[in-house]
This record gives sequence, C-alpha cells and structure tokens, in this order.
Amino acid sequence: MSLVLVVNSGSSSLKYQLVDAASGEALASGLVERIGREGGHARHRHEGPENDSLGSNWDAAVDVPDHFAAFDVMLEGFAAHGPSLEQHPPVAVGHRVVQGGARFFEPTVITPLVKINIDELSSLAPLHNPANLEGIEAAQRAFPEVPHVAVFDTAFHQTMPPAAFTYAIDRDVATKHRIRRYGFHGTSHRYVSRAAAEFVGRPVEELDQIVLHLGNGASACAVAGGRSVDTSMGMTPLEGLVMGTRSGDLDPAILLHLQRRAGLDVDGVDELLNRRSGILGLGGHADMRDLVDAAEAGEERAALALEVYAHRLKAYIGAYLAQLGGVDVISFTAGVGENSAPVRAAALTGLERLGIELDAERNATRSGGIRVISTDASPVTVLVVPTDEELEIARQTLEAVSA
Ligand SMILES: Nc1ncnc2c1ncn2[C@@H]1O[C@H](COP(=O)(O)OP(=O)(O)O)[C@@H](O)[C@H]1O
Ligand SMILES: CC(=O)OP(=O)(O)O
Ligand SMILES: [Mg+2]
Repeated sequence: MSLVLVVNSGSSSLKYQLVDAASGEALASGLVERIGREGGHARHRHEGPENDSLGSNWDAAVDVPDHFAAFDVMLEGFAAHGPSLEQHPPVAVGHRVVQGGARFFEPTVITPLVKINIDELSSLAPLHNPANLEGIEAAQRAFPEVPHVAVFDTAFHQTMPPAAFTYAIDRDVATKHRIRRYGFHGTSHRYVSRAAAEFVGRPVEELDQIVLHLGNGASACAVAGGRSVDTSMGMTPLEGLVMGTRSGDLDPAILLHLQRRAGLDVDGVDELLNRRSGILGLGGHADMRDLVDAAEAGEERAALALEVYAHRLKAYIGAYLAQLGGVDVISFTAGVGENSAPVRAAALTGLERLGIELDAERNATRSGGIRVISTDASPVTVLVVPTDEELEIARQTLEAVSA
C-alpha cells in the first residue's frame, strides 16, 4: 500500500487523513478544532472494514493549546481507535500549504530551506502559512524518517495570464513587494475540474469550466482546458467572494477611511476584514447553516447577508462566463457549495438567457456523490462535486516522493 498521511493545518484546526494514494481509499480521517481556544474538540473516524468494531469512531473534548498538542491528540486517536500507525505506517506526509508565492509551482519535498521560504511567505497569507508551518514542525517531530511534502494552494493558478494576475498599480512598487494575484484553493479547483470532466465524459482539455469553492474561505475559478485562467482570491485569501468571516472585495479606499476616520490601526483593519466581516459581520453568523436558519426565522440582517453573498457570487459567474466566452460546466463544491441548495439557487436564478437552467428538484435533492442539478435541456451543465483536497494532496505527495 502507498499510505500517505495528509495534514491540513488551519489557523485554529488540524484536519488529517490517512489515505491509500494508489486506490484513493481513506483509512482514517479526523479533525482537531478550536486550537488555542476554549472548548477544544477532536473527532476521529476509522473508516473501512475494521470500522465495525465498537469505539473506532471517537469524539472528545480535548485541551489543545497549540498545533503540537493537536498533533498529539491525532496520534492518540490513531493509537486508541485505529488503524494503528505502527501496522499501517505512512510512506510520506503531505501538507497543505496555502501560500507558495511565485516560488513554488510543484509539490515540494520539505527541506529546512523550504520551511524558511514558507515562513517568508507568511505576510502574503497571515491566517494560514504560520499554522501550516506549525503543522509541518509537529509532523516532522512525530515522523522524522519519512519525507514530508508541501502541496500549495497557489500552484494550480500559476497558469493565469499576466492580464489576470496583475493589479493596476505602480509596476515598480508591485514588483518590489511581490504584489500580484496568486489565487488559492487550487488543489480543490484542480481536483473538481478534473472530476467534473470525467463525470460528463469529456476530456478536460476540451472544456471551459467555472468552479465555485464555497467553504469557510470561498473562491471562484475560471478553468480553460484544465488550466486556471482567472480566480477571485488575490495576493491573499481575502479578495473576492463574501466568506464566513472575510469581506472579499471592497473599495480599497475603505481601508484608508477606516484608519483616518474610524480610529482603527493596521491590525484593527486586518482583524475587522479577516475575522469580523463576511456573513458573520453582516448577518451575525459565520456558519452558513446558522445564517440560513436565521434568515428563515425572519431575521432581516441574515436575509440581507444571504443576498449579498449570492449577488457577489453571481457577479463572478458573469465575469468568468465573459472571460471564457461561454462555459460548458459550472461546479459547486466545499461545505456551502455541496450542501446549500438555497445558496446555489440564489446564485443561478435569472441566468437562463445565458444558458444556465437550474432544475429546482434536482437542486433540492440531497445525495453524497457528484450529480447534475441543471435541466437536461440546459446548455450549461451545472454540477455538485464533492471536493477531496486530501486525496489530491496524497496523490501529489506520492508523485513527488516517487519522482
Ligand atoms: N447542510 C449545510 N447547509 C449549508 N451550509 C453548510 C452545510 N453543511 C456545511 N455547511 C457550511 O460549509 C461551511 C464550511 O465549509 P468547509 O468546506 O468545511 O470549510 P473549510 O474547509 O474552509 O473549513 C460552513 O459555513 C458550513 O456552515
Ligand atoms: C485559502 C483559504 O481561504 O483557505 P480556507 O478556505 O481553508 O480558509
Ligand atoms: Mg476547506
């Protein structure tokens, strides 16, 4: 077996999976959340045939001051609830790293120099890269003998043309400070655009697609012939769509105004836009389920938050339809994209003249797998595609260590 342990360390969570990268089978998966906060929580799932033994699923309150503690909780999950990592040792550990800048295009075996580079890129992804690095340190301590590989969110977007990645500011300033659009969620956009092509039975090279990754962070991607040609996140994961706690696009003069008139300093603006905005700031809930419930219960601010969310999404769909000169497939993915029928409907209603015809019943029907939610007559095929960043990271990790 080609077992790869995949580690996805977020700012306050650690998600992991033990995957057989050759077959795609997950042996175990889990999540340690609220790292560094009150109320830490662990969830461990032992998948597969051994899963009928009682107790192989584990949910517990845990104390996790940092990612090292979270990593120990994960190891405890494997030791107590299986599968045993001694009996199923990973041949490599794959890490999701969010910002690879213009330096990393490929899955990269992590050396001390690579870690210095990831650290240097932290200013271009302040919520993500420092956490990614802590996860790498913790994993290297626990698994010192196997190679560790970084798979970058930015890598898939390296194919964007200069017209898409260049900001219209002074060239010298931009070059000196590496200011350009990098784009994120690339592992997911790549996986989903390939899975969608396979599902519709056409070579990815022949398709123009839009992928809408709507999770806590959210981004849209225009994919031409399997290559990213535009995406909504920019130099950092703050630009673009409305997110759980992030504002997405706004007039940059608002930042100046907040500092000059509202008494906020740089850190205050950073905190406001990254952690207190989006659907949390607008509607009072960072979690889309809670926001939809609140809107259905008649809360006006929640209803407006949903409208703003869908309005922005529709604007990006329109932009990418134009950039691609029409599309074959639109895919919704990640927590909100896979599960929220009302959000998908709100984003796509009124687009019939553009060839997008949603089937209300298909959209409302729940199912686990990849599925069509447009009508049979719709010129554009609309899909729900469950993303699997962990499997994609496992495959790329295995390729990098086999190369
Ligand atoms: N049934 C559902 N309906 C609406 N939103 C959902 C549903 N299930 C999950 N979500 C939303 O998905 C989001 C989390 O997505 P996810 O892809 O897990 O995020 P991330 O990986 O960025 O942490 C949350 O806003 C959550 O409310
Ligand atoms: C890049 C990014 O926004 O990631 P996430 O959605 O995991 O926060
Ligand atoms: Mg995610």
